[in-house]
Amino acid sequence: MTVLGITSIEHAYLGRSVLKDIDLAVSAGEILALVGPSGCGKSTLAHVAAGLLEPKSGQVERRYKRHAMIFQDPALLPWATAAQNIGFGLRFARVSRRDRAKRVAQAAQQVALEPGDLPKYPVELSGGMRQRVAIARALAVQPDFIYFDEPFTALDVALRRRMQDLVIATCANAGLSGLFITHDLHEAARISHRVAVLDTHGVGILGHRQLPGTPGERSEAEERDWVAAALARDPLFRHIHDVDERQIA
Ligand SMILES: Nc1ncnc2c1ncn2[C@@H]1O[C@H](COP(=O)(O)OP(=O)(O)OP(=O)(O)O)[C@@H](O)[C@H]1O
Repeated sequence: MTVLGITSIEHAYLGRSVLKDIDLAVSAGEILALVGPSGCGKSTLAHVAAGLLEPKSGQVERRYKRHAMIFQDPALLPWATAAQNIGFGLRFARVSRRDRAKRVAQAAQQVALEPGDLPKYPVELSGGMRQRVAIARALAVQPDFIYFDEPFTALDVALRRRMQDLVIATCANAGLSGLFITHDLHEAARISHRVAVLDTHGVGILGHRQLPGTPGERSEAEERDWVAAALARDPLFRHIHDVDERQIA
């Protein structure tokens, strides 16, 4: 069953075409990674899919109940504590004070934030903790679909892996679906069921490849071999550069 269906999407900024002829579908329980070189329109596509941007033409069909978004920048309210940031969306959803406290505590636990961190303000938290608060804020609304837009790019290697594992486990346990934007094929191979490639100039999805097995159950060697083969032999990934963070570190 398709939970996100994108058909013939076209978008332009100030008359300059950014996306054209985009068709994409995400199935229930599937994490679809969208890769493509910098500036090809990945974020724009995620914004259109999530309804933050109105496309010039085309249709977006959302069959999920509730979505959440996790961006590279945690974008926390500086004047609110970690707990208040996590519960922010719940106030608008008119969740009672008591349920809010329960859901904040539960989401904080899911991302391994200590109870002692919850009264702290963003300025008192490390970069990784801030990103964990942002993930907890997304989980607190109990979404069945999550948009990820390069959420871990700014984190160091070890933390990035922990956050990836957290996302894999959370999505698998709750049967969530998602669209995961990344320019890193290694990250895509780790986190997703299927990888789609956006054209360098945003003109169509060039194709997609199903990954073997399930995220979280592949070994590091399997992921590495899949990426190496894709980059060496699969013309679909011709324009994708090898940005394995382990090589940079
Ligand atoms: N608000 C905006 N106004 C005008 N142009 C924009 C705007 N946002 C993005 N663009 C342009 O649209 C193109 C696609 O940008 P987008 O951020 O979607 O690409 P991306 O693939 O996500 O890039 P990256 O991987 O570097 O984040 C780029 O040329 C960018 O400069």
